[in-house]
Amino acid sequence: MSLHLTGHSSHSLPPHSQPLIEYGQIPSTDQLSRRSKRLQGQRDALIPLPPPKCPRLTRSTAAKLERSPSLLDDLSDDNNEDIGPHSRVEKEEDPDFSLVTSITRQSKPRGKNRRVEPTYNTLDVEVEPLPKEDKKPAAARAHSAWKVSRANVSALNALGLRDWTPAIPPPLPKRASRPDASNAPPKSKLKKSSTKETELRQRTDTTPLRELTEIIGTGSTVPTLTDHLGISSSLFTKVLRIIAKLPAPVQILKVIKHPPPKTRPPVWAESRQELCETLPYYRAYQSGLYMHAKMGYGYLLDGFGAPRDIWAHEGRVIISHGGGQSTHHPSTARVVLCDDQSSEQARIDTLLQAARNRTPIVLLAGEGYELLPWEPGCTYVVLGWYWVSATWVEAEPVAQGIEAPAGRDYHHRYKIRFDWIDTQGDPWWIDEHSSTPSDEEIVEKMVEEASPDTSSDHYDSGLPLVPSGLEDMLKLLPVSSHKENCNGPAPGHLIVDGLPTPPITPPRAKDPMDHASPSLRSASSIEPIGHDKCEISSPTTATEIIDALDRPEQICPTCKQPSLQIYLEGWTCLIHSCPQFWLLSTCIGLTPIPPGISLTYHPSFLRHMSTPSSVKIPYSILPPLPTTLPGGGMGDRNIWKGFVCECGRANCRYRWETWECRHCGKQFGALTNADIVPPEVLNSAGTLLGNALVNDDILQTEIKRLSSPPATVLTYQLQGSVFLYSLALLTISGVVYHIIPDFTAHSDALFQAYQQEAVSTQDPLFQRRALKANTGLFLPVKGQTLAQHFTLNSGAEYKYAVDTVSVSFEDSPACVMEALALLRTEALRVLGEEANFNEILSVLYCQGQKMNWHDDGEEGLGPIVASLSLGSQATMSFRRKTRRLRLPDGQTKVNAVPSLSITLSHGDVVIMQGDKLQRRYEHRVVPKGFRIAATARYIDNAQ
Ligand SMILES: O=C(O)CCC(=O)C(=O)O
Ligand SMILES: [Fe+2]
Repeated sequence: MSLHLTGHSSHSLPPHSQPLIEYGQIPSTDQLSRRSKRLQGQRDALIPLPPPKCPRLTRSTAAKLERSPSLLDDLSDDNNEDIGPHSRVEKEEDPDFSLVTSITRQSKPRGKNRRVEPTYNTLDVEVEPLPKEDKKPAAARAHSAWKVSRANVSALNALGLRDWTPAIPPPLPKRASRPDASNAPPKSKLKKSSTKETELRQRTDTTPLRELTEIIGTGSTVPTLTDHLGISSSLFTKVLRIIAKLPAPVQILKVIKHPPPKTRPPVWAESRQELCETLPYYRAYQSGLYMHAKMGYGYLLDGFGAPRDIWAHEGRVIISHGGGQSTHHPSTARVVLCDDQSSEQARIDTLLQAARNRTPIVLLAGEGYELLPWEPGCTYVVLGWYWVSATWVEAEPVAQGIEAPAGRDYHHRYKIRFDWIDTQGDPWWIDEHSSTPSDEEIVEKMVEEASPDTSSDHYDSGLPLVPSGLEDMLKLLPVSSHKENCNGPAPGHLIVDGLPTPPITPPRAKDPMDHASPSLRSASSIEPIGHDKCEISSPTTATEIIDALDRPEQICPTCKQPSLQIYLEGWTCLIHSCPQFWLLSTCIGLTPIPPGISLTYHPSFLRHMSTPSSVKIPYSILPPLPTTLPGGGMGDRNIWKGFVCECGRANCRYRWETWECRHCGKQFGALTNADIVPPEVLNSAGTLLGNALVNDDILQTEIKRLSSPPATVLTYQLQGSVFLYSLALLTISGVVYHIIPDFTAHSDALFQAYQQEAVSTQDPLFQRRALKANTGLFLPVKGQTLAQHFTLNSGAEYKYAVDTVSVSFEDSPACVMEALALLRTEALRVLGEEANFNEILSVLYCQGQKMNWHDDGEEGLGPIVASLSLGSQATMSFRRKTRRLRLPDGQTKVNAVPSLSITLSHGDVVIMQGDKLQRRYEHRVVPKGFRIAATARYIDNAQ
């Protein structure tokens, strides 16, 4: 046998763990024998732990393990959860749309088999070269060997076992390559495996002892090294696993999806936008966690699983993971951890606080959530209220190509455990008459997508300082909304300021009795919430976990901190600052956790914990119906964005005049004549000539008076520059005319006529249109995404970023044609020429809506664009597209201030003249309240 020892790491290894033979080097016989001797001497030196408290892996335990293998290995599917309406709407700065720049997700074709080989910065030990027929390059073969975690090796050394190196089993006689001992079925077979299958495939692994005998006895050459779903596993790994009585590596498991539950979800949605626009507790377009000011409101389970995520006890216990610190893997584009997660990070901190304070949190599941045992039948469902019952830290191996933290080959990954809040009764998906799968039924092996290294990318979405409308909405939420089965609080429960109830009972840490309880302290390493050093400051949650779990905790002999036994395979110190962190206590002592060994949760740990009395559901997961809200007039409804129908469908409000369900067609709270808003209600203080603010880009300003009808016209020339070498020549890009009428009677009538028309017609008039490109600044979001404002396009087709349906002039309401006539008249009298407008876009803004930076310069656009303002005032701003300006002296400066900012009042008209204006400048309109604008253009559709 030849011994091929390799070490690869971007970091230099400590002297005691320096490989004798460099990575990729073919070892000489001398080197091999020196190495063998050294290893031989070290082999027995594994530290025996104080009597191992790990469960003895008896035949029956092993058999049990084999019957219920871990559900926890990662499967993930990148999903598309980000938003950013483009062009005129894409850049909108609605806080709900705020985008985080550190996006780490990327859409990818679904259904593609991907295999992620976990790779570690490790000291590799390869026992023997692969059989000849293995076509893998040498480097790949070396990586296929079991990689002993270098950090773990160092940790072992630090623990007193100097110069520990993995024990190498005695040389084995060669034999022909044999099929792998694992029973990974052929891919093709697995691919075809029926999703109806409810049985777990049994592994063919025999009992550990028999397996060991088999391996050693047969003297196999190193068997296939990627025998477990891409998880490397060398002979040495196998031997260690067997002597340490660790279970056989398990297959990556996949949930067998059952049909949707018979009970319909209380709230469900087809797009991320529907969730975010209807649910006060989930407004995160990009993050899995919706949070604000360290309060977590909603947590979405979707793609991007992490190792040991689990859905257990029919969903009453869900273990997920902290998000953040993730990136796309440079070569596989999968999302992997790129840094440690820590309690200082906002998302982690928020979840830790939720655990500490026992604030309930709503869990939602997306169709990409692999562990969901049933088909949701839609894109998202709301599961219900949970409380964070435990958090702890695991070690997640550093993915290949990702920089490892100094001295370690793993990152810290937070695990978060959620328990169902019992006061909701049974979860809605559990129906005694339905075939809700049992925990054991819900898995099947899946080899297509091994991804032990994936991580989540839960990002908050740059939340608004005060989640817009959240508090108002929550205050308004009836305790029990329109459906009793909505998992809301029972009638009579209080809504505490619209926020998850703070704990009522004081933290038990203040209770002197707690200090006397050893089990209290012992609970701390189920993360005592943000305590790197594991002090116990708020042990309430942890204590109860200990009580409830009935699992012995152990005091780590190294850091003297307690950690619960979470995994069936053995106890491990969960204090990530401890050298003994994540080393498994087995019957042969401390053992690094070999890749491919999928730890299993201890059943006792996994038991559903009854809800502490202090955990109260603060409000219904069903928001109120529009009809139950106090009327806010036409423009400022509390829920202009969306509502949840009686059928549970979360709907974006796509019509202005009524809340119409896209699923069942039911309408709610249709507006009537009584809702029509007269302009005087909205008109605020007059302006002084439009309160204009200008910068150097405005070359010239003029004020003119017009008669019949009397009006003031302000003219702004916007600069353009042409550079000839370093010589800047000033030009004019275009002119903006702001026409302020003395009287607004005509506009008053128009404003009311628009509303009148909208409430009286059966056909939807003002609608929110779908964005053509459903892409965010970074990534697309799931489902259709609607622009924010409501529009109505008349005349020529206007092919801008949203899907507009154009109504001919003949079929357009009279108010639209009157607005067009007014704009034609104003253009003629200000410019002295006919503006050949053939299109008019009426835009309705509810309170809080706006049109962000954009230009109107689409193909075939004529040089004149005129718009009429009706209703609330708005600020219209212009800024250069090239914001970095080159100065005549060759320097550059950023043009941060808008070139021109004017206040548009009811009845004002703005005319933009000059096609270069659209090319060089962009504009934005921010209304102060309910407003309608009608903008006329000429569009040559032949172009
Ligand atoms: O709301 C406005 O006044 C102008 C809207 C606008 O810029 C547009 O429709 O392109
Ligand atoms: Fe515009």
